[in-house]
Amino acid sequence: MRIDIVTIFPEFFGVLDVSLLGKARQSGLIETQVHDLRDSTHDRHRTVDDTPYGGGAGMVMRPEPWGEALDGIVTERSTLIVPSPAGHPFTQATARELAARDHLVFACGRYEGIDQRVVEHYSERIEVREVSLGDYVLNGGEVAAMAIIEAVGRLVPGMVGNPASLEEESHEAGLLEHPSYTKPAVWRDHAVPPVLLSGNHGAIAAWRHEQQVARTRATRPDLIGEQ
Ligand SMILES: Nc1nc2cc(Br)ccc2s1
Repeated sequence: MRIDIVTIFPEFFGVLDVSLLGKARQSGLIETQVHDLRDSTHDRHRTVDDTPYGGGAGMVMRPEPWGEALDGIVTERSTLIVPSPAGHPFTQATARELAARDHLVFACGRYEGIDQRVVEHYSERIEVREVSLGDYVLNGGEVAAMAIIEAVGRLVPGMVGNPASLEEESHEAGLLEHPSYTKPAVWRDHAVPPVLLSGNHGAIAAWRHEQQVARTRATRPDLIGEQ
């Protein structure tokens, strides 16, 4: 997989060189490249925004720099991802879908967002996904893009040592994950649930599933069609 990121804050993605994605880059599983949107401007002030048509507060990101930057990056095999508070909810299912793609391109907006014609233009040529991480507004798409890159990157085959561990995680089977425990068996008078020490794998599996359902019902009833 290749990941390209376009942003006015390229230094924000320096952290990609460490953590899980650092390993991915070194192993060649995931190539990443960060691009400064201002390199696609040609005025003295390297202007990327302008006032909104129709009036209103804030500034909108100009389409020309985006067009020039993205034309140099996207191909017919690219998926353009635009983090936006108005986007479709990003879920584990979305992460799984994107983990199978060849080329992800992230357009990180700032200000009041990117001129909508950029999405319209590239939607005529490639798959474009406007995605939201939740019902809140950030100052830009960079934090959202980093979260999406991590959620997707860890699902790329070869990225995690034990793929089986992915299957028990929250949202993998539409349920939240069960609680986890490790040594010591008793900590500050809190004992590990006895079934986990029983060696009875059937009983352990049943208990874990019960915990998943109970947790999901209590915390995220929407995930199991309950309100
Ligand atoms: N939740 C989100 N807020 C924002 C704000 C801007 Br500005 C760009 C992208 C996103 S995604």
